[in-house]
Amino acid sequence: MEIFKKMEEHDYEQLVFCQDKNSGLKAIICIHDTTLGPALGGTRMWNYETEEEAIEDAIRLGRGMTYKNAAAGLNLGGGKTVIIGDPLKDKNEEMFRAFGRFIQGLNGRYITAEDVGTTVADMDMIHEETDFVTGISPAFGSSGNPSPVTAYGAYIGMKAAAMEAYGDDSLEGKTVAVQGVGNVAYPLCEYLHKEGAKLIVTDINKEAVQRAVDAFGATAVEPGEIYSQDADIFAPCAMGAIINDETIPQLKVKVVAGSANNQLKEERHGDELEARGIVYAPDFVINSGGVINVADELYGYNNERAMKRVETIYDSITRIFEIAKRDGIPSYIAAERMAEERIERVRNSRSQFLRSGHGHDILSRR
Ligand SMILES: NC(=O)C1=CN([C@@H]2O[C@H](COP(=O)(O)OP(=O)(O)OC[C@H]3O[C@@H](n4cnc5c(N)ncnc54)[C@H](O)[C@@H]3O)[C@@H](O)[C@H]2O)C=CC1
Ligand SMILES: CC(C)CC(=O)C(=O)O
Repeated sequence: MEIFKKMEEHDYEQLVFCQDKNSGLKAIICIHDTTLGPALGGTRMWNYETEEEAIEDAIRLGRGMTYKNAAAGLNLGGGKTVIIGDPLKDKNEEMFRAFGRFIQGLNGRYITAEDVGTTVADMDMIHEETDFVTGISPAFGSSGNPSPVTAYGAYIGMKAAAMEAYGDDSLEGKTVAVQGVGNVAYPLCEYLHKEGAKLIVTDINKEAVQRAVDAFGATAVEPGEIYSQDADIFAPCAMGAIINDETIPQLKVKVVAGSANNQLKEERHGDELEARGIVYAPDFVINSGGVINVADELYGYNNERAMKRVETIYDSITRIFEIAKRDGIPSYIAAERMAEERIERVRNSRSQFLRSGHGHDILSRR
């Protein structure tokens, strides 16, 4: 893999490879863009088959965070970490402490949080070594697990997408096919069930499926069957790249709205959804509840303030559909433009000299 060529492609600022033989830590921190502020994004632990796959995931997810944070109006850049390993077998305290020290070494350029495979307890261990971590235990005055808040944002965003598709944002009586019933999707199913939606669920973890069947009367299907269900809405809440050449022709839904990051395998798959008249709620907007919540910790966590901000996801999704219609473009492009324009405006305003007080500028030589 030609790493610098990869980095140039979407102008990534920094890739940091962290290795600690003692604990088995192998982590890749991707800092994509810090125009708006320090890069904030979670740490994913996953059993990647190859190092190339891990690098690809880190950079794709890191860039997604730049867009997510910009679109959410946060003063934060985008980044992400992947740790190579099995989250069920390979975790230990030394690993997260070693990782915390690497984050500390970046001196605030990168701030972490949870993602797939990591928990509040893991963040607490990182916190032993650095303050540049969010989503730590509420006992520290922090916001804790971001997943239920991500779920709430995804629920609100799904309602905005339903409004676009059906002219009514009620989900009562709608059938929602949910892929993956993990930390985000389970509370999402709770909201949907409460509103009277019918649920079809799948997961590679049979216990997770059973929990949803027992709690919400959901219908269980095999993982490969979820795309072709007779449903109104498809909610991808597992891994990325699931909107692709194989799955799109199977979809019977009118709406794709879920929490997974990087849902479109390639951008052209967003065009394909549009061509088929499927309303797509852009992933990095509909799933921004968690990052909005953890980012609030940087101001001294206030749950009420954070939840108010999460509720704006409805308006953001609605605005994206309006821009898409106005400009005749698919919703994923409208969302990207919204984020890129904000980054560009801030970048331009920074062209004016302001002494930072750090480093060696010409005025400190006197
Ligand atoms: N947790 C959060 O606050 C946020 C999560 N996200 C994204 O939402 C998605 C879900 O995140 P979490 O719920 O935290 O993760 P999780 O790991 O708790 O849940 C994911 C679930 O998907 C299942 N799964 C994996 N591959 C599957 C497949 N091929 N078919 C069916 N099920 C499969 C897993 O067994 C697991 O139960 C991820 O893409 C994550 O990056 C995005 C923003 C914030
Ligand atoms: C889990 C969030 C707190 C941050 C993140 O990495 C994301 O939104 O994907």
